[in-house]
Amino acid sequence: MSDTRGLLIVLSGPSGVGKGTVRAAIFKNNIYNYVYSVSATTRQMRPGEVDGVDYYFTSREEFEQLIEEDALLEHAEYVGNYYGTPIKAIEDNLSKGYDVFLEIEVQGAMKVRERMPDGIFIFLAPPNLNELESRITGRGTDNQEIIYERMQKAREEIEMMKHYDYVVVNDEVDCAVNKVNGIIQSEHLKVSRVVDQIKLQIHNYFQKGE
Ligand SMILES: Nc1nc2c(ncn2[C@@H]2O[C@H](COP(=O)(O)OP(=O)(O)O)[C@@H](O)[C@H]2O)c(=O)[nH]1
Ligand SMILES: Nc1ncnc2c1ncn2[C@@H]1O[C@H](COP(=O)(O)OP(=O)(O)O)[C@@H](O)[C@H]1O
Repeated sequence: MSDTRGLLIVLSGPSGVGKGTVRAAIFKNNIYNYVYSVSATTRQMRPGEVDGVDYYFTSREEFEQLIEEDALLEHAEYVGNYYGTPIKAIEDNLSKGYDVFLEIEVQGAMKVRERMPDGIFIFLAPPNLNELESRITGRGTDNQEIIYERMQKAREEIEMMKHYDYVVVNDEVDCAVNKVNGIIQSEHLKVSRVVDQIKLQIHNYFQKGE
């Protein structure tokens, strides 16, 4: 039955647009019980991060082993580190009926789209490029050269928006969260997702009476 399988939701967009912030706000309340897909990465753990919660922190060798074993739905190299989405947890949770939420960058999202075209692809866009630049600068993690590189990359990433199903402008975090939740809940109401279950209910009802 189509509606008992969960939905795969992919949130992506340029660096600094607020993906992590919006995702954290969604998971703070998590009123719809989404399951977060924890990625593997070779980057250094930051203070406050927890292995297995924020990421699975691995060595390059361990990551390459995951690639070899075909354990990743997709992987990408981003600012000198590997990032990848473990496939098993996704399959297990979708088949249990949970909506699985991925927060990944644009290259990875496009690879997921090829392998799982039924997913819902949401592009988080900045209100404008000056605001994107000030968010990257405000984070205080990058020097001028890297900021310039990220802005160049953002230009290419925004070009990729046409391959997504929805665009949400991250002007206010709460507003963006409501829009993302609204998209997911509307997707659940699509006739194509519930039609099989309704047919089965009708079938069972009339069979009882026979
Ligand atoms: N392709 C891909 N990108 C990922 C994955 N996990 C996280 N990312 C993205 O990698 C980028 C860098 O993430 P991170 O190092 O946590 O830094 P920050 O989000 O820029 O603070 C972000 O755009 C994430 O959305 C993954 O499994 N696959
Ligand atoms: N709606 C928003 N309005 C203002 N600042 C925001 C908003 N969303 C995120 N930010 C800020 O922008 C910066 C980048 O956000 P972050 O979530 O790290 O982006 P990403 O995960 O896309 O790289 C952070 O300093 C964050 O606090």
